[in-house]
Amino acid sequence: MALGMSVENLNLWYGDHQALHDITLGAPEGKVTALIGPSGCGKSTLLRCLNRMNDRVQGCRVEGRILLGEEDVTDCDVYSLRRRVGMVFQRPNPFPLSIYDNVTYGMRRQGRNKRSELDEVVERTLTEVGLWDEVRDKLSESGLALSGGQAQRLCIARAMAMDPDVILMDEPTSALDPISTGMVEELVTKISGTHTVVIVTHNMQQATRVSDMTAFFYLGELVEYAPTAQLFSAPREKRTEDYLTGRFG
Ligand SMILES: Nc1ncnc2c1ncn2[C@@H]1O[C@H](COP(=O)(O)OP(=O)(O)OP(=O)(O)O)[C@@H](O)[C@H]1O
Repeated sequence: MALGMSVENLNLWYGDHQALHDITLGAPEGKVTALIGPSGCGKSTLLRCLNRMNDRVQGCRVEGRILLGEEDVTDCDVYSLRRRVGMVFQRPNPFPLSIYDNVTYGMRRQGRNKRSELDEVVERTLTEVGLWDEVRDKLSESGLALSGGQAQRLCIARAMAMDPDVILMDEPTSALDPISTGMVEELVTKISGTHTVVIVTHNMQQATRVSDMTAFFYLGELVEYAPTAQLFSAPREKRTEDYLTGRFG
């Protein structure tokens, strides 16, 4: 079973601006946790903390604990952390390499070059993301030649090839058409169980379709965190209800 993630008393500043205020939240193992809230409330900032993508942001300061299982991510080597906590971005970003090399990129960087192992992972992960039949005859063609939806599934396969515990997704369908969106949503459901997923979404229906838990953020604060069905049907906080009913945001 994949490890879960959690943050404890997390505060984050960009220079003088505090973007996250005392966030405590767990993304349970093998479940999908959705982060929702109006633009600028800190969803992506929190997501980026989980695999230390904010390390590279100048002037960014983080306090509090960020845990993968029981291990503090600040104690991890950042490259091994990103192998265990993969990320899928809003815009599909295949590397300018063949489809095959996109999937095997991380493994090769680890020095895993055995052809039979690479072949097995390519077929297994592309099958898992529903791309194998579409691309099996053109694995040596560029990943850049794929459609947006195919490219996003390739990026998910690339993340899964490293056998991560956690996959972070930052609005992974906002640049996709409805059919591709449906495919990616099905994929999220499929990979949970064996992976822990944390997904940022602006789409409320998407959160209800794919997630087990939902966290609602407002102005850098975690307002409410609950099982998705409960948060959407009977929010405890007035601010959550106002947001869900479209009164702001
Ligand atoms: N690199 C950065 N440098 C300075 N401020 C930043 C940086 N990234 C984000 N911020 C600020 O931090 C706050 C939270 O931004 P963040 O992108 O996490 O919000 P979000 O909820 O993901 O928004 P959106 O839904 O629009 O993507 C905002 O006030 C934003 O302007």
